[in-house]
Amino acid sequence: MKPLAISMGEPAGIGPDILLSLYARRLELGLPAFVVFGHTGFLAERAKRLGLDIAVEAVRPADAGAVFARALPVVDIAGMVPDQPGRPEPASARVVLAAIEEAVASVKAGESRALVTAPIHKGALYHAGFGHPGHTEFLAALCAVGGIEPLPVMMLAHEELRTVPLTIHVPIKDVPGLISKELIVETLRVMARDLQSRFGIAAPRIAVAGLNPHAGEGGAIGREEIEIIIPALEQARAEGIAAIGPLPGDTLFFPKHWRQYDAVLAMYHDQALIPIKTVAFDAGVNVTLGLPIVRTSPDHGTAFDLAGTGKASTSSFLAAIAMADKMTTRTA
Ligand SMILES: NC(=O)c1ccc[n+]([C@@H]2O[C@H](COP(=O)([O-])OP(=O)(O)OC[C@H]3O[C@@H](n4cnc5c(N)ncnc54)[C@H](O)[C@@H]3O)[C@@H](O)[C@H]2O)c1
Ligand SMILES: N[C@H](C(=O)O)[C@H](O)COP(=O)(O)O
Repeated sequence: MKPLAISMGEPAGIGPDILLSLYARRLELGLPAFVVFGHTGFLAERAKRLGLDIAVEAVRPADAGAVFARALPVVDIAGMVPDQPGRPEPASARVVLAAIEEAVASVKAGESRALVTAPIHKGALYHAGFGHPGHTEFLAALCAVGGIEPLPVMMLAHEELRTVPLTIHVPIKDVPGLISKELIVETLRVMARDLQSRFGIAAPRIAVAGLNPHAGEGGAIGREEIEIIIPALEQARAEGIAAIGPLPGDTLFFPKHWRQYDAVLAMYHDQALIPIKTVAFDAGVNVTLGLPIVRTSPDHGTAFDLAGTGKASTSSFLAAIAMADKMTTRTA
């Protein structure tokens, strides 16, 4: 079985702590083999800081499986990566991004079977000139074919609760202008297809939230539902997609309601993410739909306040590894 590829993420964050800690518990947890794309020297230093007695070995992706039992396999990315928990170093940004690029290339080349990304710090990368809002958009660019990027769809998932924000890392003031019939229909197409192919749900049912309070109250509290969302749902249903709504966002996530659906399409980042991070922060997984590769990530960020302490929960990262493993074991 080919290994999973894990990109190291922001070295000043908790991502390296968690992947090193999970590796140290690989036998106890029955982890699938993975190869880390990152900086070998830095990872060895952080393991020592955390008191983890593990070997770290530079490898080619093809050798990762043979090494995993005795050492953490690392595809080494040259560069300057100081071990400074909680203090991002702009010079590390190049290694952080190269790790993602090389990990994606490894999955696309068939050397690794899926990508799990450790958290990046967006602000630190923006400061270093990173031109994408986050992994989701960057991965779409890396998966472009003939200059055409796939539509990346961010989903946060835990067991049967799966939520997708239609708009992601944009200011709230820009959200209404970005909501379009075309974007809703295309996002629903990606969700329906990947709920079948990645999650094995034969006939997915997707609930769609309204943008406005009480889903617009029949037009009295905003007209996006009447003018944009309802026509989009009509087109999606005409294409055979079981899309229901627009439903009021404040009651849609009541368990008796969301359990009737396989996923929820919300209109903006926090409308989708607050519910799932409220009920499942420790176990939620960020999975990117719409890409030609499987990509998962923990649902948390770099948590600078915990970096280097060994106190970060490993649960969400472990769930991300398990989801990537499950999604590619079926098709491997
Ligand atoms: N997948 C990703 O790459 C990803 C995901 C979310 C946020 N981020 C980035 O991370 C940076 C910090 O974001 P933030 O502060 O909004 O969110 P965060 O998840 O880093 O931290 C939010 C709170 O949750 C706690 N927390 C986070 N992970 C934890 C864990 N594993 N165990 C215990 N407690 C944990 C933190 O201590 C903090 O109190 C930002 O740059 C953000 O863009 C990246
Ligand atoms: N919005 C995501 C979350 O809060 O979990 C997070 O920023 C990750 O985004 P990318 O996977 O695009 O980095």
